[in-house]
Amino acid sequence: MDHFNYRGDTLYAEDVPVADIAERFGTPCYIYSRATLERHWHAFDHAFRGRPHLIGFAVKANSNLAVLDVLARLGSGFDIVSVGELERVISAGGDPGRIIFSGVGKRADEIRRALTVGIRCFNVESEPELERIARIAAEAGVQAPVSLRVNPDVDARSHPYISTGLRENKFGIDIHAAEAVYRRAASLPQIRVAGIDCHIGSQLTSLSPFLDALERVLALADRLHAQGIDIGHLDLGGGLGIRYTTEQPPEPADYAEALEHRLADRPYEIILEPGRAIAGNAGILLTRVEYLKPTATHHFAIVDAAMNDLLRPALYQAEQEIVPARRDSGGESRDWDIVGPVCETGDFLGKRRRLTLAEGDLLAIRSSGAYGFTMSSNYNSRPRAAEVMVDGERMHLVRRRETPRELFADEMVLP
Ligand SMILES: Cc1ncc(COP(=O)(O)O)c(C=O)c1O
Ligand SMILES: N[C@@H](CCCC[NH3+])C(=O)O
Repeated sequence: MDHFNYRGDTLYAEDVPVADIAERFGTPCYIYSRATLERHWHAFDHAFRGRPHLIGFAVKANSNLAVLDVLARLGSGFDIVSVGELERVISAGGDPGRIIFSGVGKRADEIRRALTVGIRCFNVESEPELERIARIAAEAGVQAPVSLRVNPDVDARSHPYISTGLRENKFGIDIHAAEAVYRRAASLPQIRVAGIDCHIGSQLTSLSPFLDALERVLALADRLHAQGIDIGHLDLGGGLGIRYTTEQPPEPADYAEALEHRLADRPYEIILEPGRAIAGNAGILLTRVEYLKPTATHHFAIVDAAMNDLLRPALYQAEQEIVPARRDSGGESRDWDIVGPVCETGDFLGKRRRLTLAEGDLLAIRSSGAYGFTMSSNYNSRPRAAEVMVDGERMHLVRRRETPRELFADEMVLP
């Protein structure tokens, strides 16, 4: 469910026609819906109301300050993977005590800064990282709260699309090696063992892989308990999928119910790190048709957004719905390839989409609120798009479009 719907033939973002946003702020332009963000966050929070929990939005999905601020005001936690994301969360008013620090390559300066602001927990992905955190905590005279991110090696044959929770992936600590690392962690005075973490992949549309992973994590918790190591929380990562086209992912309530069934009366606090499920369908990318270009084999609609604005189609052959801002534009109805101006054959946003198009039409690429702007670049010296947040009848510019000259303002030539 989102707040980008047609009234008659006109596409609205909440109560604002998207064409008004294009008129005011230009294209390409990301548009986010505050109401959708809030609804999705509340769906998670409400689903786990029966036990202590922390919903930690994965900042990599959408790190715009206005988005983080909206979530911070709800009391959200945040899952970060760099000091850059840490500074954003703090700047947006997020509570450092609700920040979880994930990622395989934490630098010493990043660890130091996280200890200084007092984050909730480090998700440790290797033994050398544990030793580094202990050393830096000792220098700072503090104790570092940690979970080990375990790699549960969820069976690839039954769930072939999962790519982070397999033994051959770079992520996490092999679940069979984790016990020894936990014993080491428990022996270090600068380390406080807080929980167990796992994250098995993204855009999961069925619950069974999550439940397989939970089963293995619970078995580990039991083995640790037998050795006198008791943990307070289970962090089950992010990964719940969304509907891009025809997928039918479980709702947060279904997810919570299935987890609760397995957890029964175990008292663990549950931490989750959803990114896509909160932000994905809370955003669209608005773009304008520059040219219609029929060739011998294809009908190309060349639009002003490109792979540098939205990388997912080029990188993953991801399919996202593309819809017109007005359904009655009176152009040509054909199967169009929606492509951008970047000099790469892989620069497409959608292929063979049945649309009625004329030059100058506005198109919305749906489900662009997660891994959209955050994965954008300046390739071809293209300024990154503006970002707008809609709140009821109001539209707010939350990041202005870059200017071509500021892209090279920090560059220097030889003396
Ligand atoms: C450690 C970690 N946590 C959370 C997420 C967020 O995932 P998603 O956006 O699929 O919920 C990711 C990305 O897959 C991740 O790597
Ligand atoms: N960026 C990816 C997901 C990666 C998740 C990050 N761990 C996407 O757009 O689908």
